[in-house]
Amino acid sequence: MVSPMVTVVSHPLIQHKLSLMRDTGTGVKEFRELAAEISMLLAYEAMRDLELAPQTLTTPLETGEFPMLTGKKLALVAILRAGLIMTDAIVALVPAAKVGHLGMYRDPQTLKPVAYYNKLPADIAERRVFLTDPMLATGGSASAAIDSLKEAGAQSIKLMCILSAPEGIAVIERDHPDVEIVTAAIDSHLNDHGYIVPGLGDAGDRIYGTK
Ligand SMILES: O=P(O)(O)OC[C@H]1O[C@H](OP(=O)(O)OP(=O)(O)O)[C@H](O)[C@@H]1O
Ligand SMILES: O=c1cc[nH]c(=O)[nH]1
Ligand SMILES: [Mg+2]
Repeated sequence: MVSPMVTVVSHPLIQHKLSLMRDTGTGVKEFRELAAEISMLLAYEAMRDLELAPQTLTTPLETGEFPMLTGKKLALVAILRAGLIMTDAIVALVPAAKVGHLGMYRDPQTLKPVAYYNKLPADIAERRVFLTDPMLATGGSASAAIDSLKEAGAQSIKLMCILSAPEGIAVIERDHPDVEIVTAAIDSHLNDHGYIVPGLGDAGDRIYGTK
């Protein structure tokens, strides 16, 4: 059973687009577009609990109270490289959000994350953080990224991934039980090289055409 901290967004539009992303026949341009579209649809679900408050506005017909976003401001944080495609898409929905970057690559031998860059909004402690990475495989990269966010003071963190492995979800639940995960699908398992099966391959390479 999927834990209550994990939301799988099984909307048909997302599932269709994800299947296209998996296909080896999908080229760089379409892969990027699909990743961006799925990211926006995932954000719709991940941001379902944003607070609203009534605000007095005047339409061309009358003055009234209408719901507007309120409460904590937002931060979108990308795990580089691949997470960038997600924050770039989501920021169109929430243009006032600040954007942070955590550079991290997974060592192909050890499968451990190597951090190489950290630039976060100075007021991240006061913001709701949406951390993005298309792939949650062993969970090492996301767990280390959440460590960095917490060290910087972040208190409210949701992890948004396009595709997750059960192994990665278990690591986040163990290391960061307070962090909700929003994902489009949970695949079967990891192979011996730490790749998600059936998966979609190396997300960064497919987004940036580096292989
Ligand atoms: O859950 P994990 O086992 O840590 O693996 C997932 C990580 O691997 C990929 O990044 P990669 O290391 O390929 O870097 P890139 O985005 O620069 O391609 C992916 O975007 C995640 O960050
Ligand atoms: O399947 C995987 C695992 C890690 N990183 C990826 O991009 N894909
Ligand atoms: Mg990669």
